[in-house]
Amino acid sequence: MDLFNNDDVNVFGQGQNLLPFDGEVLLFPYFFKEDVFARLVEETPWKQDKMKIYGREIDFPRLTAWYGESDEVYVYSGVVNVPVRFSPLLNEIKLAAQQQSGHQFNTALLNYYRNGNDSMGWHSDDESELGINPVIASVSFGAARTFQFKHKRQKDAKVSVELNNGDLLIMQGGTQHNWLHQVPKTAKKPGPRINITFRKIG
Ligand SMILES: O=C(O)CCC(=O)C(=O)O
Ligand SMILES: [Fe+2]
Repeated sequence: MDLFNNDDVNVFGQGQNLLPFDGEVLLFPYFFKEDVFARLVEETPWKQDKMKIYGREIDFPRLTAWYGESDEVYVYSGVVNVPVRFSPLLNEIKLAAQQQSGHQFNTALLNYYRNGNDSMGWHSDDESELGINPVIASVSFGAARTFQFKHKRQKDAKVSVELNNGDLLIMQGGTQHNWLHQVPKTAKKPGPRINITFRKIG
């Protein structure tokens, strides 16, 4: 099956590094040709995670789902995630991301941004389970959203990129160590968007 048309990954070359220094972020625009947004919305067991702030329970501004190959739990933003098994569709997306990045992944975090009020604040994916200088493959489907980086120490170093339906973004090298990233809220009234980050734990 040629769902993602990646028989010839070389047409995408090595990708261009979006970061000026201290990390590597490679963008492969429209890497996934097939629009699987609706299928992903449908098949995913979305969860509304909550955080406690000053004793009050607040909904995360997005829905999430956590996939893994084993029953290992993963603590993310203070939330304990028990993974569900990869679906055939997710597995196919994972294989294409592995082929392009040259790295193996065993977990995936899905984020569902329902509208412009949904977002993810500044953070880096630097949990110790991911190891030093992890390779993380991010795949986006649905509406375009802005994805931003800012350097942890050099405050004027910022990078902003639009992530579109089907884009593959690979973060590697010192990216998580040296940079924060976020998906800011927007008043532009975008449609819904799903992002998948494939990671290797352990
Ligand atoms: O939605 C995105 O593009 C990024 C998601 C992200 O940073 C994460 O899941 O850690
Ligand atoms: Fe992240």
